Amino acid sequence: MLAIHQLSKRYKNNIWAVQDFDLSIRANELVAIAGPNGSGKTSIINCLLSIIDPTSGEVHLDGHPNDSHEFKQRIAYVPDELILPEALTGSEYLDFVTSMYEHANAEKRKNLIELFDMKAALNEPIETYSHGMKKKTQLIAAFMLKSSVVIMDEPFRGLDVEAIIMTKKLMSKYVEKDGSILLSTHDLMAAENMCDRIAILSKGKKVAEGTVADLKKEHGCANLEEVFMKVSMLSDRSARFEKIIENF
Ligand SMILES: Nc1ncnc2c1ncn2[C@@H]1O[C@H](COP(=O)(O)OP(=O)(O)OP(=O)(O)O)[C@@H](O)[C@H]1O
Repeated sequence: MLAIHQLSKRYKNNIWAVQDFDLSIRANELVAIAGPNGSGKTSIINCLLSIIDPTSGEVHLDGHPNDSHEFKQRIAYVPDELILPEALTGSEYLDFVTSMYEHANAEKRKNLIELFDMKAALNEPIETYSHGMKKKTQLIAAFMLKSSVVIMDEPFRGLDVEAIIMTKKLMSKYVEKDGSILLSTHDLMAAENMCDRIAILSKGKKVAEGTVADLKKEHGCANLEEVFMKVSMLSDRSARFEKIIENF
């Protein structure tokens, strides 16, 4: 189980990006975090992966703290940003990722390359790739590992329709086979269709958590978008915007 306990992050400019954030994700669960721009999603992921230090709080995976070798070997990450070594070919990059992990799976790598139709492209330098091809390379790199958890930050951004469908199926299969996925996304329709639970953030604080069905019931909303607008306190702004658009 991935357990985030009382995580807080204050940056040097005194902004509290995250405050007292708790979340647990068990095996066979896909949990989404959603929130408006600047609500703290990336800060949570960066603390979780030890990319930045939290101000307080702890993250464990099956009891292993997030700065431990065991944690790092069992967690895979699909970042939103397409930061890749541009001079390497896709194949060389996958070799590099393989060399960093004890449990990369050659058979999975081969199948993922076929799934994302990247066989020919992988021989070319990454600098020649389109946005979607870079994203596919990141997805292959993450899912070829024998991990327990995959952290996915806006995984569908820039992918074509076929690749989105494949990625969603891949995610469902990974979770079915005892994996856990933490998905950060603005795509509430995908979150509503895919996730077992969702945590909604507003200004660094968790303002709602539950299954989509429970949240809709609790807040008297027809869909997740309505719940999101309500609990992230965007409803007032939304009413004002309706007026502006009406008079446009
Ligand atoms: N390096 C930094 N230094 C200072 N403040 C930061 C830094 N990074 C983020 N912040 C602030 O922390 C808050 C949370 O930002 P964060 O990037 O975690 O939000 P987010 O939910 O991922 O946003 P988005 O949906 O726009 O990607 C914001 O107020 C942001 O301005």
